[in-house]
Amino acid sequence: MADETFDVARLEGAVCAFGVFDGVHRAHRFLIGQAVAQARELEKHAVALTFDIDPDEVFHADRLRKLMTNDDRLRALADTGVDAVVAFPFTEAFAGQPPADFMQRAFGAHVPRALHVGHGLRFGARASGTVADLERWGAVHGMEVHAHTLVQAEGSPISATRIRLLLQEGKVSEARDLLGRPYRIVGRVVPGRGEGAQMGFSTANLSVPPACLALGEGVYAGYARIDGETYRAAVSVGVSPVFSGRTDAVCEAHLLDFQGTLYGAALSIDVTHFLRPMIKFDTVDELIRTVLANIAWVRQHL
Ligand SMILES: Cc1cc2nc3c(=O)[nH]c(=O)nc-3n(C[C@H](O)[C@H](O)[C@H](O)COP(=O)(O)O)c2cc1C
Ligand SMILES: Nc1ncnc2c1ncn2[C@@H]1O[C@H](COP(=O)(O)OP(=O)(O)OP(=O)(O)O)[C@@H](O)[C@H]1O
Repeated sequence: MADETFDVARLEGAVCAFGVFDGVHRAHRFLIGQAVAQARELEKHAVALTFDIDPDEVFHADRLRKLMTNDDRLRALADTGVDAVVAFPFTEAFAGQPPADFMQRAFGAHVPRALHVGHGLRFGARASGTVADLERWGAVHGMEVHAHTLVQAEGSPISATRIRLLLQEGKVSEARDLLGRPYRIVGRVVPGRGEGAQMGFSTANLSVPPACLALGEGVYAGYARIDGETYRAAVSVGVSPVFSGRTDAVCEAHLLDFQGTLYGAALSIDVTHFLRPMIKFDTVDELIRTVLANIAWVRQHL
């Protein structure tokens, strides 16, 4: 596992891949792989260089739907084969500087040997900084800049934005192709109304920060992990329309063959299949019949 001290001194002479990296998707891993390969060739350190929080938390907090929490993003970056993850503290004062000031503050004290970025990268005040700015600064200070052609899938570049849109539409298998792994919901189990058990399917209600639930409303199948154990799960995302007004749970999971209590536990669910949209059933009987059929499907197919 890479050094996660976020010590900026690790940038000195290092070969870095630079960006936000929400989702640490296939294209991000390609870019980081390019940095790691050059670092190995030159016998330098390979660094994933990012921000401690996602800039969109500052600039687009109202419509933010991240693929990962910041902690998970930093952990996933540490797991890509780099020697260190360095995270700049993201504040408006830091990131909102004109490009020349930003580069001086970011790289001036510890100049990296090389920076790998994707074509079209923007940074600094109002995203006015470009790859050409990085190249100009690099030429003066001895930092190579490698701007890579964007990795594509089905004719267009892979991006976190594209994956978020797919997930919003419930397209979990397309999202999985671009991420290179299933989308993961991460949350803590909180008490629900406790009525699921009487209906024949107890559910764990997951508390997930809204900004970290990229998946659109619907019913899904996947694999839940708790305390190192994996269970097949039928999952509903979105507030139950049948019980709206009586619940504010945004994510509920029925774990097959799980006995016990989960309250307070950290639960993650790798979502593999979309089963159906959320339905406002006319009767509770219909709801129960449908959910039990969904659970039976999960038992048969996962
Ligand atoms: C797999 C699954 C599918 C569900 N589908 C729906 C649905 O289509 N419509 C709905 O109103 N509620 C749906 N729910 C939510 C249930 O109504 C809810 O889990 C039940 O009322 C128990 O809630 P409680 O745990 O807060 O007591 C679903 C729940 C699960 C686990
Ligand atoms: N498809 C791609 N191929 C190669 N590099 C990429 C690709 N997408 C992003 N990058 C690069 O990866 C780094 C991290 O990018 P960034 O965090 O902006 O990712 P993104 O997936 O494009 O996100 P968003 O959609 O939110 O803009 C940047 O250097 C960026 O230019």
